[in-house]
Amino acid sequence: MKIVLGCDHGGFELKEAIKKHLINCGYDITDIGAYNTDSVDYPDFGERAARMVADNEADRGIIICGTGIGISIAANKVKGIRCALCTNEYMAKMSRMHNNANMLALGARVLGNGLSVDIVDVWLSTEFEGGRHENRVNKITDIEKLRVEE
Ligand SMILES: O=C[C@H](O)[C@H](O)[C@H](O)COP(=O)(O)O
Repeated sequence: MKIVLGCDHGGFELKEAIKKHLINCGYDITDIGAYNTDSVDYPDFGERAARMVADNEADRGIIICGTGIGISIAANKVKGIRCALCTNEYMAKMSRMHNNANMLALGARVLGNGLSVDIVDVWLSTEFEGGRHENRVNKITDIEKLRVEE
């Protein structure tokens, strides 16, 4: 599975920890930055990672900022993206089973590294359940189709 990682300065250290973990697990990782803790703007990295997922250049995306809020909002503006901001393993599991989330957002100033890695592991290993959830996810896609600018 190919995974794109992105973050702002607030998420840099957690992104590095997650990258190390995922490389050890054998995942194919693309790191689109940020590459240090210099102050940057989270929408730039949320969008860049999201476009890679939307364009099938990555199977999944994991993005991190201070709270996970801003970067997830930015990613969710990209057509085809269902980015879930998760603060625990249950949310991570449900975001896959019920929402077929293709991106995960984490808040580095909210979560410790250990919990974050556990959330990532659950999120990557849980499959979409389909069934009644398929129709609901399709309705999200239908909302996107109403957009005229893309
Ligand atoms: O939702 C936004 C993120 O949490 C950012 O990481 C945060 O706003 C960055 O704040 P600052 O520029 O004060 O480090």
